[in-house]
Amino acid sequence: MEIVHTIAALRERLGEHRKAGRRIGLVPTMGYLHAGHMELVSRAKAENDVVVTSIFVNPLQFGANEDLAKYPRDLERDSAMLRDAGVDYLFAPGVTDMYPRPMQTVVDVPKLGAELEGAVRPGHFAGVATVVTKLFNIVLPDSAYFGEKDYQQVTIIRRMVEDLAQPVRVVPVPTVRDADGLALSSRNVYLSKEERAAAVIVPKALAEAERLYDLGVNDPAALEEALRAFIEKEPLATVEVAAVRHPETLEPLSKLQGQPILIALFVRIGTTRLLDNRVIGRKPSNNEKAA
Ligand SMILES: Nc1ncnc2c1ncn2[C@@H]1O[C@H](COP(=O)(O)OP(=O)(O)OP(=O)(O)O)[C@@H](O)[C@H]1O
Ligand SMILES: CC(C)(CO)[C@@H](O)C(=O)[O-]
Ligand code: BAL
Repeated sequence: MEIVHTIAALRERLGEHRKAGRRIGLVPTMGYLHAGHMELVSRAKAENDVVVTSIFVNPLQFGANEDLAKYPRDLERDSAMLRDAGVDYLFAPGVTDMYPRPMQTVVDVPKLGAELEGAVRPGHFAGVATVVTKLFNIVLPDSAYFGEKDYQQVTIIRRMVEDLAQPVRVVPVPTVRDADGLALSSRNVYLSKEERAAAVIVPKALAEAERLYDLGVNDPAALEEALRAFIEKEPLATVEVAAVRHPETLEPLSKLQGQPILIALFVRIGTTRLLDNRVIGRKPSNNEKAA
């Protein structure tokens, strides 16, 4: 594996592969890698000839009072993990490599980006869409891999790719979880022992939502209220978002009639924000028909 820090150097390396007709897969990350990231890497390895993982803590997607400065970083450990996994290139630019001058250009998907997490983190998804577009332009990947833990993010990126005809296949990858169900996340490292134990309320709330939907709760406001109350029984938890939405438009729904719905949670445990979601009520596919 080669570690590359500049746009020009990466373009030069990848140009050779492209000329040889090799398929290139991109896994964009902010580093401090865990098994969730490595699942994206292994999908990318399985489907491409050359895999690029980027590690860049993107200032454009952090609000002024967010954790940009203290976001966990460990490039040495990350590069060892990526090397072991057979990644070809680790792209680890500095902020001035990615943004030599203040950016004047913004890619925004304003309607989808204002919903859910976007309402709590204004500007966040414009920062994500801008950096992901720039990474696509640098790497020109055939396919790019994103985790479903960040459901809204992958929804926005898919829409951006469609709207702008970006020549990339976006591949969503299911969420990897700890044994108790908590979604793996770099920010889990912020949790104290007590908070880590409390955090299990988040995946439990997703199971509770499914139980209530199966029982026939059909008023979205009632379902949201029940989820909020369920989560806030945990004294360390504060709900920022507990929402029932359309899984593609992310818009609120007026009535639930057994259709697939997105349950989106954004919950603070102490000062740490955790994100999780589940789509429930999917019609069984041909492969999973009831006996
Ligand atoms: N548990 C997980 N399972 C599958 N994919 C994941 C998981 N956690 C993160 N990813 C995906 O990895 C990519 C990089 O995410 P990122 O580096 O922000 O990690 P993170 O663990 O989500 O960090 P954070 O705590 O900052 O949200 C994203 O596409 C994200 O959805
Ligand atoms: C996609 C991404 C790498 C863009 O900075 C980031 O939002 C993330 O890690 O999910
Ligand atoms: N959604 C992952 C990146 C971030 O929280 O900024």
